[in-house]
Amino acid sequence: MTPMLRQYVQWKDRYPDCLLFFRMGDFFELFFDDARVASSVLDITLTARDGERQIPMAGVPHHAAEGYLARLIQAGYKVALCDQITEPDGKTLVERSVVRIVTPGTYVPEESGSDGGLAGLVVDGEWISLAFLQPATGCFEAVTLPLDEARGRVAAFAPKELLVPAGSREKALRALPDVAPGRFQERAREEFDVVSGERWLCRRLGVASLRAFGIEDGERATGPAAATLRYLEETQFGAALHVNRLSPLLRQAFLHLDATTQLNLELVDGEGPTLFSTLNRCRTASGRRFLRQAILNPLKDTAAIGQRQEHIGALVGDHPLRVRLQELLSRCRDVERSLGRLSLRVGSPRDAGALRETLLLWPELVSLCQGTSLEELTSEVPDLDGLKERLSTALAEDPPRFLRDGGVIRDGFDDELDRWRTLSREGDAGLEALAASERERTGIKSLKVGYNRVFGYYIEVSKVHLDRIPDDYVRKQTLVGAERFITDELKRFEEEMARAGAEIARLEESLYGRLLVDILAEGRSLQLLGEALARLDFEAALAEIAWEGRWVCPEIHDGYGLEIVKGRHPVVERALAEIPFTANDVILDSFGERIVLLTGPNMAGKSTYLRMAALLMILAQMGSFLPAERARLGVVDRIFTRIGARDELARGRSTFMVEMVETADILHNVTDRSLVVLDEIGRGTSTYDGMSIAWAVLEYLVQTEKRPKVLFATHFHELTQLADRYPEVVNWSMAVEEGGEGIVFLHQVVARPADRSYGIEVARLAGLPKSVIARAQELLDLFEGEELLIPRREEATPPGQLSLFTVAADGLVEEIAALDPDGLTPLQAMEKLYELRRRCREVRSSR
Ligand SMILES: Nc1ncnc2c1ncn2[C@@H]1O[C@H](COP(=O)(O)OP(=O)(O)OP(=O)(O)O)[C@@H](O)[C@H]1O
Repeated sequence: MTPMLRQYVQWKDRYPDCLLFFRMGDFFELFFDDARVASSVLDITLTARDGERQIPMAGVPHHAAEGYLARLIQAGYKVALCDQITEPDGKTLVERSVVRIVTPGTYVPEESGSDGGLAGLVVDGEWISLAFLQPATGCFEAVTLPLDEARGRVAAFAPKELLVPAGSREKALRALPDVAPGRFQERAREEFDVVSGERWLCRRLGVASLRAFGIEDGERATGPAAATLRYLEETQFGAALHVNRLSPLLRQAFLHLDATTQLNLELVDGEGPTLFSTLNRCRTASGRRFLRQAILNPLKDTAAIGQRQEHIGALVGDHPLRVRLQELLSRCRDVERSLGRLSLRVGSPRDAGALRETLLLWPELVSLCQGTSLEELTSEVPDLDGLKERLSTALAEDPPRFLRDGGVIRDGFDDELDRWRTLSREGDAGLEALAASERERTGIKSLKVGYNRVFGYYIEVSKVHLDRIPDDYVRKQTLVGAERFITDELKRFEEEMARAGAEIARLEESLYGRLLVDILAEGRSLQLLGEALARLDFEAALAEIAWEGRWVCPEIHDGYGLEIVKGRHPVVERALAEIPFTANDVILDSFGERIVLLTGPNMAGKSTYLRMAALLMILAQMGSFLPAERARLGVVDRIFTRIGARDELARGRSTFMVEMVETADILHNVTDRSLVVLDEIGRGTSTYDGMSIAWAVLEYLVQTEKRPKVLFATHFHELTQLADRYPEVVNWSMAVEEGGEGIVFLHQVVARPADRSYGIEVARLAGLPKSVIARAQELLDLFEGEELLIPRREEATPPGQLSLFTVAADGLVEEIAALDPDGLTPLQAMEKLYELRRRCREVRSSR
């Protein structure tokens, strides 16, 4: 094994869980298994280092490493960057050292979009102590939560890596079954210790007690918080200075949306359009981050909601102000990320340039907001004029991507640098003069003076003129048609140039280093600037949507009633585009009619209505305006949803199991202030089981001491009787019109139960073969005629007696459902019919 490979193996042994990027000149090389992985993930050629092809090797160009890194991180790998730390001299082995570890959770790439996110957690019975750390922005939060709430938080933060104490991976997996198992990382148990963690955090964040940030002494989440910050600093090989505070994650402040609800309502992630994609008129990446978090964490405090409403109102009311504000924002850069990248030492001079650009725009933004309610946001940002001045005078107009490319510091900023630069620039002219004088001296007109990276400066003379060269020319290199020489004068010139180059690089590095210190010294102020920009961008985006769609400002209060008049679904309305969306009311009151039982055929718009109600509630508590005629809403503390059928076969749960688990969660956790949205409970099982469950669930929601507001869509008509029994329950339905051609959906909610199911009409609309429709109609008439399966309203069985629907009846339903009429001869069909009738009669007589 060569000394270099030995060096490689030594480093690889220290970082066995990482792919080792080993710097060799202009390339990062990977060897052995790492090379195989990189070759397949990155689709790069797998070569071999040695003659016998025993050592697989793959490489990526150093200057393009970022792009390759991003793809490996995306695929879930960790990468250790082993760089050259001494200059190659061609004789001794270059020293190398791992300078950075890039992991999915700590990654902060040049472009936003695939930023990492770290979580640390300790599961303790029914509780989880959690810390979230956003490496790009330095946002660092901790909290201890009950399991179900923690799941919602983890889903909202969507960490790329979760750190857990050694030996507790399985426990964490069970507690957070929605997280991909590969994201968990075990770390030493001591790192999660609360007492030493708290002490370490205090030292690190420069406070006597974490109470300075509102964190109680002995808060269990300080253990995972310390482990998380340590991990970030360990992988980055230095202090992450932009992480300068640990905030308590205030549970009480936000409307809680559990992980299922976040998915069900397609808030930020989904295949089609989401609430996020609909609202996203943000002009900056930080605005988009703010919007995402605002959707997942709607507020509960009416004053805080009111403040956002006021700002949005100011921007809706003053169109030119909003347009100008957004125009300025679109030129602002991502201050939080640039600061984060510079703090983590992965930033480039361009990040410093981004800060300058934004600082230069800021005064205009401030004066634009002056005299409006938005002033309260801009006035929270400390004065950053000093830094702006410094960046303007020191940093070059168009800074390069890497410090080593040179040209980072502006001309005129530093006398010494200017002197060397002048010398270097004059060198070009001097070189030309030297060439001219040599041409004159030798009489060789084609004589050239040039430079290359390997041989340095040279005088080039073509072979035909070699007899004319002077004695002091020393041969340096032979080419096909020419020879290259050096002279004492040229050598002196070369040394001078090399010195100038080295001095320029040294000075630039030191001046840029000082500039970085100045930037990081203003870290907190820059974060406040970033936060203000994000918030302004978010509010302007919501104002733009509100202005465009003529949305209205809802009245938010601390009472228990919800009243939305002529509300529209913000996402579906846009998707429908040409077709007008039918507006509907939502009226619920914890102390009045608080349970709406919604019936109507499939496709009539039940799901859309339920989702609309939930989304409008979220919008309202985000501080947004609403697509409605008017609204008066009492704040809700949780929105529960049980919507749609999601199979989780991978987790060994059937659709019905998922449905029941989610329903159980709802029934256990509802409060007076909850909004519960249930769509087709019991759909996933046989008719009678399903109906019985739906009935019992609804009764529970009526009778529970808590008084949640409930929207309950069902196709079990039998349930509509409950409205006669309980004053809390009202029957609403989706109106349909029956015409000659079949039914027409009006998508209008009306205050009466649906007359019947219309299932067959919907099947006809869907284009089922005519013969099947006709047969279905026949069977339906038969069943209704026999009064067997669908009890009439007045005959419906009271809830306690639903078990009377016998197993035999259930079996019959299944059998009929499984019938394949097309596979029967007419005779067989007749026989089957008689048999079914006989068995139905038996069932009836047994009731
Ligand atoms: N208020 C409305 N205005 C206009 N179109 C609507 C409205 N509500 C629903 N729609 C349209 O009707 C389609 C069906 O709506 P939705 O899925 O809500 O029906 P559903 O009653 O829940 O049906 P299913 O029971 O089959 O799930 C939607 O995709 C949408 O295009």
